Amino acid sequence: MAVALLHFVMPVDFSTNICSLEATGGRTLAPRSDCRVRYRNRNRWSLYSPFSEPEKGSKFSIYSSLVANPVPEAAAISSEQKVYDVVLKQAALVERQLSNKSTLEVKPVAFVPGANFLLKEAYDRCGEICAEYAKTFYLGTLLMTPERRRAIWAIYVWCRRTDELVDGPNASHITPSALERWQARLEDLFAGTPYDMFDAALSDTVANFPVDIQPFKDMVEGMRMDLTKCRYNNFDELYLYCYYVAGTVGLMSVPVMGIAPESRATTESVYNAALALGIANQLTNILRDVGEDARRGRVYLPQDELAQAGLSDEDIFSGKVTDKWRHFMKNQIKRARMFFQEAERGVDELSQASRWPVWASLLLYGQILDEIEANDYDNFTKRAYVSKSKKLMTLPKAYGRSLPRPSWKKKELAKL
Ligand SMILES: CC(C)=CCC/C(C)=C/CC/C(C)=C/CC/C(C)=C/[C@@H]1[C@@H](COP(=O)(O)OP(=O)(O)O)[C@]1(C)CC/C=C(\C)CC/C=C(\C)CCC=C(C)C
Ligand SMILES: [Mn+2]
Repeated sequence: MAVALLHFVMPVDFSTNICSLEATGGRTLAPRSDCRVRYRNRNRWSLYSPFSEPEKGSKFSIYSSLVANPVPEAAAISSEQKVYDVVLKQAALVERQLSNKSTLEVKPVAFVPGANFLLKEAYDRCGEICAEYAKTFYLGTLLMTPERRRAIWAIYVWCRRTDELVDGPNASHITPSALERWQARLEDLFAGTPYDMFDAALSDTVANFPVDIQPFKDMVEGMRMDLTKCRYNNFDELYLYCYYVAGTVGLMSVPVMGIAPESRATTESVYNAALALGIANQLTNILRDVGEDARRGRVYLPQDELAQAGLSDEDIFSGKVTDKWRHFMKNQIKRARMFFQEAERGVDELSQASRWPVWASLLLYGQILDEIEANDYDNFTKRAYVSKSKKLMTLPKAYGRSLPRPSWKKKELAKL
């Protein structure tokens, strides 16, 4: 996606709504909220948000994807901007907790006889489920500190259960009111009153790490979307869906995985990378499962891009690999890879012990795209997968990438 970047220095009145700013230099920003203002102070770029006020004398720049890619008038706020607001909120929460170090310490659990034992049982069970569904990832978590590892397992289990509601064996019985109940349970566990042992593990996790409820609610929203929507008019709509079901996972995980103390990257940039990894994974998942989804009457591909390529739903249902399809797929793969690249920039900023599972997940999921190419873009009848031997070869590579980088690389990143 092209992004227009406009630099300028200005006296900013922070009571002004940033959405209504107009840039100098003959170019006018759309007076909508899809513009980001970033400021440079003491050689660090930060994104302006209502949660982070810049010091006087900072230099500003505005950039907006809208200038280059206007979204239809009716959609006043692009999906990217909506999601970005969640990123800012989560990043601000983490920064607030970091500046008030004591709140990051594990809170003492009120003394209830046997409670600690039950909690340990709950976390252990989460670990078993994680090992059963996502073996490679589970192995990676074993490198983390025990507190982080079990917290990630608890998040994993909640995500897996949420996904199972609409993708699992009981999916046909799931109604919007069932999702309402699931969300009410989520709110209860965040308030410290969990319903079952898995909720109790997550309840403990969110009490001990700076995790915001919004990405969790948004994942439930993604499941709601899956109940009612089976076509996506354009990439903006698809982006929002990908955020709901997968980008959210990145935002939930980083507060637990932690940012390296030596990292000079901004908190927002790390959260953006995490979001990008979720989006990349979900786009890849969609491209892998085109045939499978079509058999369920679903097309998770932008309708306008299909039409531009001279394709329609009928071509997908008939499942023939034509040159038009190959050309279309090449572009879709290219976009998914752009999100992977964006994600890569953030992995090294995570705490050392969290990098390996993330690199492993990134490299393994990225290879699914290579396999789609190797199948000559036949994702109608073939399911692209990474063989065991390739997986095994990837793990040491991921480990190598997770080792500390020379300091010059860090300096380059700090400039971003
Ligand atoms: C290290 C790591 C991968 C941590 C994530 C742990 C975690 C909490 C995972 C939950 C995953 C989950 C069960 C999500 C529910 C929705 C869902 C199924 C999404 C799809 C995952 C792939 O699953 P699968 O191949 O099994 O698909 P099917 O169900 O078979 O269709 C998704 C495609 C998305 C998952 C998204 C991620 C793993 C995003 C991970 C991002 C981070 C951990 C942030 C990393 C940080 C930086 C700075 C890059
Ligand atoms: Mn799926």
